[in-house]
Amino acid sequence: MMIAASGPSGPETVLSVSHASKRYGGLVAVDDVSFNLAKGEILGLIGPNGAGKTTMFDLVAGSQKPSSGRIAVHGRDVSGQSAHRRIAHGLGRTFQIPRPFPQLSLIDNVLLARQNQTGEGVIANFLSPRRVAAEERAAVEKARALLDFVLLSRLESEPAKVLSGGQRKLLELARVMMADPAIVLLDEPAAGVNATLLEVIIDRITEINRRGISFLLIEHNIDMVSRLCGRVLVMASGQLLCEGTAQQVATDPRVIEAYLGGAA
Ligand SMILES: Nc1ncnc2c1ncn2[C@@H]1O[C@H](COP(=O)(O)OP(=O)(O)OP(=O)(O)O)[C@@H](O)[C@H]1O
Repeated sequence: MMIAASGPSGPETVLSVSHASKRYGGLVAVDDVSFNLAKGEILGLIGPNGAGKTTMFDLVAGSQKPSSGRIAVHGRDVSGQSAHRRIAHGLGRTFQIPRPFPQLSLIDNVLLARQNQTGEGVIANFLSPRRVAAEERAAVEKARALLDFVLLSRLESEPAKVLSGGQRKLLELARVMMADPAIVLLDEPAAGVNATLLEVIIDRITEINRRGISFLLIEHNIDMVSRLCGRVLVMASGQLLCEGTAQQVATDPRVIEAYLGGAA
């Protein structure tokens, strides 16, 4: 079922959030938020600390259930689905603080992020070992290509614990791409990243987006937001305060007031 919400709508809408709210006891972390994400768009989500951005991600990804409201992916209501099922429907997510398996190699970390491999089931393994072996080879090849894409291939066999903060963000990007998402939720990809790796991350996101993948981007680095996002949503105190280009919202008095503590 298609759900009406603000922002661009129609057949090109890949994600639709409609009147989503999340209450924790007396606190309303997300308060009646509606927006659409269009195919191929990189939509920014900014706001002061505690505005409700990460909670909004939790509702979209399915790691938290909304108190009310609906989330639709490609027009299909996914509100009742688990986070795992939403990944299978093309919804990927990265975290503010990536937590790769520290002892596992980079390639194994990426391989663990794949979806629906036949070899998961013992019976499938018994029935078609050749198919499982071929899938395994294809998965390793794909994981290698993704590590190459994020410029980490020379560290393929190293344990993830050797990576810097910025490299962990790049590994996280490779991991999320392993599941072939149509939509990626990026939670502060610039946080704790040095200037050089930040350029790499911006470039890689741009390249993935060029392939038609849509992004919802939480980021405090306004320079990154203005370079990547055509449209930016601003949240404050759980509500959607306004939307516009990065430049429009950065100079909006309501946004300035929210960041100064007036509305937050
Ligand atoms: N599990 C929870 N239980 C209770 N309160 C929560 C929970 N998760 C978030 N909150 C509260 O909800 C509000 C919104 O938090 P949230 O982390 O979504 O904000 P944010 O905009 O992502 O902030 P930041 O930019 O600092 O990451 C805050 O007041 C936070 O303390």
